[in-house]
Amino acid sequence: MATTLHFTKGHGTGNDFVLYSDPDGLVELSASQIADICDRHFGVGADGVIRAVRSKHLPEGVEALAEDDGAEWFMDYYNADGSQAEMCGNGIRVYVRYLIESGLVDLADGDTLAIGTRSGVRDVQRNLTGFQVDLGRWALDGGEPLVRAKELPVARPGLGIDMGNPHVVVAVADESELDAADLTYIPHLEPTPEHGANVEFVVPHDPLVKDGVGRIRMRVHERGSGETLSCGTGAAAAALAVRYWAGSGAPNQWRVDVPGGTVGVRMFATEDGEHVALSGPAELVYTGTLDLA
Ligand SMILES: N[C@@H](CCC[C@H](N)C(=O)O)C(=O)O
Repeated sequence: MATTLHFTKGHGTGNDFVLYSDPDGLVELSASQIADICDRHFGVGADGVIRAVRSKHLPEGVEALAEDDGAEWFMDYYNADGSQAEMCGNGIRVYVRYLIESGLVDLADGDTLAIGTRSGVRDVQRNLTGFQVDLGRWALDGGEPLVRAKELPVARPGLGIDMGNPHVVVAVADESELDAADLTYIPHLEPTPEHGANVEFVVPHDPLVKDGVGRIRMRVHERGSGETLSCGTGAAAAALAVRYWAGSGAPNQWRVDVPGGTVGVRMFATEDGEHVALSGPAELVYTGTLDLA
């Protein structure tokens, strides 16, 4: 195995990633190497690591998640603690930007690229301001755990939403409560979801809907990474939860403000049920070389 690793640092609304290219599937990092790379004091610092690997070089089973829909490239995603995650809404936009800038794919404005992920194939479309990803079908996961977070006065009921990866969305009383939550600590969920969850704390803007667009503010504690400046699948889950709580007449177009910027969420009908799309920027900020030894 190579002892040096060329990497690119990128982010989507401040949710940041170390990306590296491994087209033939030869350079798998261990969980502890990933945790070291993501360490913000002793490593590069990131919320996650993304390996760019051709789907045909994945192990059997994982390969099946990409092959059916002909996704040449697979987003092999790891959280900052080295754990695997099924999907990353900000990461997949940054990943496509990386594939383009590295000359691995050619994608014109308006064109769509299929990307394999552990939760199946996702279509990413390039547009003038960034990328839009069809996150596919979503589902209420049936859970409504009580959520406690440090510095929040009371436990509040959350809403479990499956975006391919697990989320629990909780509405807090107001902006000051949202600001007060100490998300350096893992929120306590009761009952505890079997595979953990990303937890989104939301408040509506006033008014909630302006010019037909729903508007919310969100902070997130990500499973395996801690508090991040943004979470794409989390923003989609938050918009879905607030639309659910708002009842009939709530819009299908949402603006979600996160500490690192703003992303857009849109729900739309398809033949196989309702899908949710996420749009936002994707930036590459620097490249470097790591000594793995
Ligand atoms: N930041 C991501 C989600 C990354 C994975 C998540 N921490 C998990 O474990 O499910 C996003 O933008 O969606």
